[in-house]
Amino acid sequence: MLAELLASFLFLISSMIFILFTGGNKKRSITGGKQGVPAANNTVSADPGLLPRSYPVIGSYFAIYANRDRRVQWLADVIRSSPSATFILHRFLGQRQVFTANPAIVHHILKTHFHNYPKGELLRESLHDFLGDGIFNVNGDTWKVQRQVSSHEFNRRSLRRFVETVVETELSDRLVPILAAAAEDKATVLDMQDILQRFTFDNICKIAFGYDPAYLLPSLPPGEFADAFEEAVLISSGRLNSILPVVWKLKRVLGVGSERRLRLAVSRVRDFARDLIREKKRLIAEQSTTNEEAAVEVDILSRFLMSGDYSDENFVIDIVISFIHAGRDTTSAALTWFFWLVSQNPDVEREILEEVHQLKSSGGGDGSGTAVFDETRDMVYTHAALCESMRLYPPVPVDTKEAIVDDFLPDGMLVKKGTRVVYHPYAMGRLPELWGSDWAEFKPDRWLERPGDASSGGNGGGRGAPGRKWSFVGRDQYLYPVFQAGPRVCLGKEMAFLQMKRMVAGVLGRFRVVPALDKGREPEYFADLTSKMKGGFPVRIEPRTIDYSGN
Ligand code: HEM
Repeated sequence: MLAELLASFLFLISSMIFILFTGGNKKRSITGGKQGVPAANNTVSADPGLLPRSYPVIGSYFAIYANRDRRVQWLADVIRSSPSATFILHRFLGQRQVFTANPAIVHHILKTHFHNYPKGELLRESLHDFLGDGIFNVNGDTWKVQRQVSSHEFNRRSLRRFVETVVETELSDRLVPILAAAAEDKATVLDMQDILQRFTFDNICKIAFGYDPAYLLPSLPPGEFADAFEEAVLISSGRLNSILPVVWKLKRVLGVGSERRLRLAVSRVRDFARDLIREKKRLIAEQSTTNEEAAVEVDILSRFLMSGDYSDENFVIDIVISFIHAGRDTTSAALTWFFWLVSQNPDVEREILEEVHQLKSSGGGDGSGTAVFDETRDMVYTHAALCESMRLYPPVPVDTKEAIVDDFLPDGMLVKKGTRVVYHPYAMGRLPELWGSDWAEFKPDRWLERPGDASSGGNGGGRGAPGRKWSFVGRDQYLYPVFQAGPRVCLGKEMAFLQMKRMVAGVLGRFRVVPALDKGREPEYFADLTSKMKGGFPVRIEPRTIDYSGN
């Protein structure tokens, strides 16, 4: 803490001296886009009112500091004011960082020039103590092999098992009883964000480890593993977003403050994972001698252990931790904002209920048979509503790559080796040029068409069951990179949709989720590595007079 204060103080004094003697540059020029978002020409002047002022040595430190509590929203505002939806943020000591919401540039970095834009050193270093060499934090062959082995966990059979057993059990045995109890007492206020995080944490641990942490229980207990995990994510993301990385590096060397807490949290998470891995190895060995198939459920951990190539226990721990990280806060973030938006849009809620009701009438959605999987996939309207909600509140609001060699972006902007290029799904979902002047409205219809609509041409994002009135129209994934896109597109996308749709049917079919906020107040957005509601999402649960859930 003392070190942090001292460093900040020295830094501030030196900045003032520089500004006094040199003056800030008043206007910044950026390059306009050739395709995609707005501008058609090169080099245009952006709105100087919104572009952060930059000074020698300290760059835009003051603007970054002033907006530190609304970093994501601020960057989105600046991007929106830039003619090519792309601007350069000047950092300390002449470092430049490119921010973009231009689909052509996103396509360039995620697809056509993928090899020049891996995860950069800053990201890797900030997350390495926690994620090690797991899939989320590596490039090249180490990444490719992990992706290949784990992709089997996302085949049709595994997905079916996931929805019909893991999600279904968590829903009916844990979530529904908690909500039902809250619905009986009007005074009960639940933090829906916390509930959803517990729900997805249990789910992802079962998929990754084959282990049930039982984090979603009526008493909402502290979970040793979950809490340590949360602390490690928070402090690691604090590193990543730190204005002066030297501060956390110094604290790490000294082993003080947040860095000390991070070390403790990471060692708790790893010890826990190590015990589970040893237990799993024992089960696999037992299974191979007794030939008992049922002894080991196939989860991601078992796949790696059974492939026989992973003798390094620490590496296996890295792999599993990365998966939990990938699947944990993303789905809960999506659902938290979804329930908020639905509560504000009764027409959308009505359509969802109708869809859930149709499932029930067509014989599915009974929560027990194999129909659940197919019926869940057929929830086209709910699928659209989830896409629309993630357009406005993408669970991963920004994503950073780093150029290996000098490169030109499609709009002609030169990117020097080592420059961080950040694409910004949060800003992209709010660009009128991409979504129209009604971009601020929550309208699932933009993802749908009715059979016979003139502009027919849905690209198969949903299957549109017989008798349903909607079919899904997907968007270009570089215009809507909420799950990233290209070779590193999210592996869990389909799993996430199945989980979310099943949970939406199970919850909204039975209950109304009513925000318990003062009149006129809206939840406050903030982001660590994922989008969150500051202070949680207080709700009251009301029973529905008609049970639409089908159970
Ligand atoms: C709404 C839910 C989800 C969203 C919005 C989402 C989004 C993303 C994004 C943006 C990335 C790229 C991150 C980066 O490289 O910096 C990613 C990667 C990944 N996601 Fe998801 N994700 C979701 C759910 C899941 C789930 C449930 C899993 C299951 C385990 C999962 C597994 C992964 C994995 C393994 C990667 C790394 C892929 C790679 O690097 O090759 N995700 N996801």
